[in-house]
This record gives sequence, C-alpha cells and structure tokens, in this order.
Amino acid sequence: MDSSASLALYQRVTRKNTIPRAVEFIILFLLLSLLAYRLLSLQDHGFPWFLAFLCESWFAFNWVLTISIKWTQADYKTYPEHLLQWKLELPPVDMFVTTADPVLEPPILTVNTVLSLLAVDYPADKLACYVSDDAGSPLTFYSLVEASKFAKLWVPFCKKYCIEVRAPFRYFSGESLPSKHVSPEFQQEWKKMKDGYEELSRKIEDATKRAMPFELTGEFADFSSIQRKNHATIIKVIWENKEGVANGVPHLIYISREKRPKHPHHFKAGAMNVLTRVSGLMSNAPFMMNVDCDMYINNPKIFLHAMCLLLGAKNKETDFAYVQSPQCFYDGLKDDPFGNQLVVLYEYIGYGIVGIQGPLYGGTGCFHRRKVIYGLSPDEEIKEKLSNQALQKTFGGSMPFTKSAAQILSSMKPGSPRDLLSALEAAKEVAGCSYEYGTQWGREVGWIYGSTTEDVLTGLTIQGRGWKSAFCSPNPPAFLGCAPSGGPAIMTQQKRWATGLLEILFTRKNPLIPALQRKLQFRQCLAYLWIILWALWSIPELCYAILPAYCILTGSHFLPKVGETAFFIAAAIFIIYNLYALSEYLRAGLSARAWWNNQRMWTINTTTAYLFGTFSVVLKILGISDTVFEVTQKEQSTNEGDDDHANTGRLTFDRSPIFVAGTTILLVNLTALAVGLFGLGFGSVAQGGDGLGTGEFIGSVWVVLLFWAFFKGLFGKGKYGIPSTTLYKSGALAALFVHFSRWTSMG
Ligand SMILES: O=c1ccn([C@@H]2O[C@H](COP(=O)(O)OP(=O)(O)O[C@H]3O[C@H](CO)[C@@H](O)[C@H](O)[C@H]3O)[C@@H](O)[C@H]2O)c(=O)[nH]1
Ligand SMILES: [Mn+2]
Repeated sequence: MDSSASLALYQRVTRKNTIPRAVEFIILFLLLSLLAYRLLSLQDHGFPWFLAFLCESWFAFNWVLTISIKWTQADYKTYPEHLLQWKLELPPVDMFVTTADPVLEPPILTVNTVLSLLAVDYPADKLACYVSDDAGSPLTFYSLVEASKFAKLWVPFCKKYCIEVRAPFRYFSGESLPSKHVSPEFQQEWKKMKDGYEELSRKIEDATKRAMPFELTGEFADFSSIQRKNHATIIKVIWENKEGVANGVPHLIYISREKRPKHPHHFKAGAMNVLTRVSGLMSNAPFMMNVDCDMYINNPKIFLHAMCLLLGAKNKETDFAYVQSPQCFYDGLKDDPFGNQLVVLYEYIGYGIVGIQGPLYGGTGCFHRRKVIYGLSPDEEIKEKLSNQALQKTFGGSMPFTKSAAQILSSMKPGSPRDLLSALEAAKEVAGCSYEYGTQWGREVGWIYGSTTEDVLTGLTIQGRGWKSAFCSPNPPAFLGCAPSGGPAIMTQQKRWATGLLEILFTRKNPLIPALQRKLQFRQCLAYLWIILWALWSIPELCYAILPAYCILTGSHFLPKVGETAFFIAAAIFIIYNLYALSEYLRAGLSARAWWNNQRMWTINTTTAYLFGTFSVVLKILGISDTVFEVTQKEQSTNEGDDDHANTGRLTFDRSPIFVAGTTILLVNLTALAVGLFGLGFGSVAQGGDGLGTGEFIGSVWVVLLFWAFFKGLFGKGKYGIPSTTLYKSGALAALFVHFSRWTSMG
C-alpha cells in the first residue's frame, strides 16, 4: 500500500464563495436594521406592525442559520481508477430496496431498480440484493421472479458492452439501436435484450390487469389468503449465486415482514431494520446500500466511487460513517414547475452541510457501514461488552443474529459463506413483528423510529455520536428517481417531510443534546435545526401572505410608508434578496423561470402543506392522532399518459383540505386588491384611514402572483380545477376574514 500513498482515493475540495458571503451579510444587516426600526417605533403602530416584527425575527433567525450552513461549502472528488493500485479486496455490500404499494409504486419500476442494482460494476459474488415488500404483494414477487430470469441475460450484456444506463426501461426508452456499436454481434444481442425486456414488461402488465394474476400455489402458496396488514413473514430466495461467480448475477431475496394489526410496524424504518437483520443472517456484508424502489442506478461505477470514500481514509478518525449521493430525478420537467427537483437546495445548502460534518442521510442512494448502524461510535475501536447477554439486550433474542452482529462489531472475518436457504428459519424469526420488543432496534440501533422522515433522524443519531459522513456526486448522477408531478402527490410528500422533520424536535434525538455533549458540531446542529424547523415556516409565511390584505382592508400598515427612510430598507431587502436568490439559480445553470417556480412553490408549500404538517405534529403531541407515512405516487414517465402537452407542469388539485388553505389566501388577497383599487377600503382616506399603502399593495399583488397556479385553478376543469366544495369552504373562510378585519378596524 506504500507505493499507493500518492494515489489518493478521494480528495476534499472547498468551493469559493466570497461574494455570496458578502451579499448574505448585507441582507442580514438590512434585516437587523429593519427589526431595530420596528422595535423603536413599536408604540406608534398597531398590531400588524408587531406581527410583522415577529415574522421578520423568524426570517432573520433563519437567515443566520442559512449563512452558517453555506459558509464553508465542500465536495469530494473520487478516483475509482486508483482502487486497482491499492490492491484492496473489494468488500461485500448488501443492497436494499423498499417498496410498499404495488399500485402507487408499479412493480415494473421496482424491477428496473433491481435490475440496475444486479448489473452494477462490482464483483457479483460480493453483492446480495434484498427487496422489502410492505404490501406483501404476489404481483411484486412474481415480477421479481420474472426479472431474475431476464437478469441472466441483462447483467452479462451490460457488463460486456459497458452499458451506461442499466435500468432497461430507461435504456430502451431512447432512440432505436445506438449507432456507436455497430458490430453485428452487438446488434443481435441488443435486439435480443430489447425483446426480452418487452416480454418481461408485457408479462408484468398482464399480471397487473388480472384480478388474481395466477394460481396461488407452489411458490405462491404463501400469498394465498393474506391480508396486507395481517400476515406472516414471507421470505423467498429468488436467486442464489451458489458458485459465487464474480461475473454472474448477485443473490436476490424477497422479504415481506410479518404484519399484525396491533403491532406498530414503523413504516419504512421498520422495513429497513428487517432488511438489516435478515441480510445479517444471510450475507452479513460490512457495508449496506439502500434505495427507494423508484431510484435506479444511473452510474454503474457508483459502488467504486463510494468505496473510494469508505476505504480511502488515512486513519480511523477520518472514517466516514456513511456516503450519501444526492437525490436526482429523471424526466424532470423544464424549469422545474413544481419546485421539487431540489437542484439549488443541494447546490448551496447541501454542499454547505457537506463542508461541516457531512451530508444528512437522505433515505436513498446511501452506503452505510453496518457496524455504525449497529451503534458503534467513532472512538470505539470495537464494541466493549460483547457478552451474549448484552448482545441480546441490544439486538434481540436470535442467537444466529447476535453471532452475526458480534462478527461485525468485532471486525472478525465472517465465516465462510453458507447457503442462503439454511438461514431461512432464523431469518423468519427476526422478521417477526414482535422481535424488536425490549431491544434497542429503532432506539439506538438500526433505523430510528419516531419520525416520518426516518432518514434524517437516523443520520442525526449517527452524527450525534460524532461520526462524519461524505458526499458522493459523480458524473453522470449516481441514482435517478421519480419526483411527484401532481398537486396532491406533491402536497402529500411535502406535508410528510414537514411533519417528520418537526417530529425530530420532540424526540430524544433532538440535535441540541449531542451538540451540548460536543459530539455533534455546533454548526451541524444549526443545520439540523434549520431543516427540522421547516414546518414552522407555515406560520410566519401565512401571516406575511395575509398581512397585506388585512392592511388594505383596514387602512392600516405593516410596512414602512413611502416617505419613511425605513421604506428603503424594506424595499432593499425585497430587491436584493430576490436578486441574490435568482443569482443562485443562474450560477447553478438554471433559468430565471426555474427560480420563479421554486419561489412560488415554496410559498405554496409552506402556507399549505407545512401548515398541515404543523397541525399533525401538534395532534401527535396532544396524543390525539399519530403521524403516518403516506407513500408518494410514482409514475413511470411524466410525459406519458393521457395528458395534453399544453398542461404539463400545471398544478392539479383534489378535495384535500390542504388546497382550502391556498385558495383562501388567494381569495382574501383578490378581495383586498379589489377593495383597495376601487376605494372601498373600510379604513380608506374618507373614513379617516391612511389610504392604500404602496408596500401593502405591492405585497398583495406579489402574493397573488405567487398563487397564480391557484388563480388558474379557479377556472380550470377536471383535475386542473379547484373542486367546488373547496371553493365554497375557502369562500366562507375568506368572507369570515373580511368581516373580522372590518370588525377590528371599527373597534
Ligand atoms: O410503510 C412504508 C412506507 C414507505 N416505504 C418505502 O419508503 C420509500 C420512500 O417512500 P416515498 O413515498 O417514495 O417517499 P419520498 O418522500 O419520495 O421519499 C423520501 O423521503 C423519505 C423520508 O420522508 C425517505 O425515506 C426516502 O428515502 C426519500 O427518498 C419507498 O421505497 C417506499 O416503498 C416502505 O417501505 N414502507
Ligand atoms: Mn420517492
């Protein structure tokens, strides 16, 4: 290894950001000036002024967090070509895929993800792929069985011709035969693959259409008469790479854990813990990587890139606990009309966090060290107490499993691989729904329970023990997934994120605790705070969206008037902040339109989905209802289906109360503008008020522009229109608000 000293496996690079830092400070200075001015003139103004002060205090607090997060942006460069020189033996990796609903998550997507994993550039005898199916669906199982047959053609084909994209639905979606390889041999094989894949998708589609796709006998007998939320464990070894062939097809195992109505299953976190234990019994690889069912591997070299970071540390202190790749999406609509492609979020906030203690765990596209998941801290060389009793207290009563865990924690070389089937009985035991009772699973070990964003909570638990993490963003992007594209699906996802993140504040894993113990770096703690407080943006954003209208209706003011010097401060913040935000998009190579789309979707999400997210956390704290993980709808391709092209990117609606909030905000502001423009203001000059304020007027117009998607929804048809019941409810709420304003202005 000595000769390789010069050939680093990775390099940390810092990004230069002097000018943005300066602009950020100017904005902070202006914000603080405005706050000071408000405070000094509090007596001369009414309640709106004070409310604005509170909202702006929130904005300023978050701005400080933002500056801290973006301060030292960094990235990692990886050199997989140096791995060979290091003459290391590549370690085994267990690969996990989770799926939970064959309708919301079509099995053909899962199949493609699995095929891309099986075909990755890594010795096949070092890999095992485990699929967790929380729906216990025979259709998913059937699809995987069929896929494993196709994999025997697909995997060698990909490796032989160095195919770039190894998810067949993407590979074959392009034009016809690629012209690069013209060898007749390739042409012939390509044709064979295409036919093979078409047959596979046809079989799956046929099975989907039939009510009972096939006789539930033989292999399928376990699925007969099962209920989704009430069934025994099903584990099937679909394919075993018995001879351990390095260029064969990796193991493929199907798991549907036991579910019983009275036992909490902890959604995805619960599924991940079952995957961890079952794989521990079967292959027990020291590394585990996981993806959502829609996140296929887009860069077949990603395992090698990740290994550079996981194996390349100079000493144990600089070891990374996990290596995270960014979430990127396929078929992204032009200019990001739904503001959910997350590009700019990763570009500045993301790389900022990378530069502190390392990226947060994002739930998918991540490589974990198994021993870290088992609770090891960076300063522990090996776990001290390896007594059987201690192990069982932590990991549960399965002897074979505690043995496997002891191997991992003591870095013992695992014994020679057994055949997978011999582990089946023990595997069923650890997949049972009461196995975790009285253990540390979900508390200190594995994926942590108590939040619908189990990913951030789990990453926080790991970093809270002092671990660093690394970011791996090779080109082309390592993983591509499917971003939700309709209004209801987006709102469901945003609400769940806001809920889950806020929940973390109220768990035992609150980031302040490890920060006080100096395990979590102070600025990393600020980064966690910034993200877990997202839901609370709903309140100041809502106030700020309503205040202009309220002031117009009542002839009062929440912004400085044109004559006041402070007017320039407010105007400067508005202009400089927006230009700064715009420049972030332009520097990231995105368009001004993308900036605007993200801007308006942020306002829509915060005032609607995040508001409901905040409610659900309040309800949970009050013990009224628990939070649930609602799975997002995934589509194979966004430009398929019955949609006409004119409507791509247009927001869709349903009867969800989430849309009532947005519609009400729009109606209130439209009313205010009408009242203000036609001089009907209850506090207009004639009635002794101050007249229509410029700031308030601009504010109200800005809100209407931000909610333009809702404005179009007022006149849209079908799913593009706001349902009439939603309209009635919002109309009533808006009328109530107008009356309330009038009442307060008369008082
Ligand atoms: O009870 C459940 C619910 C969900 N899932 C799986 O969890 C994954 C993520 O679900 P999805 O509906 O796609 O949620 P997203 O909001 O798109 O997921 C993002 O956010 C989640 C946390 O909120 C993370 O877990 C994900 O990795 C991250 O991609 C999918 O593979 C699901 O099959 C389960 O296995 N069991
Ligand atoms: Mn998803």
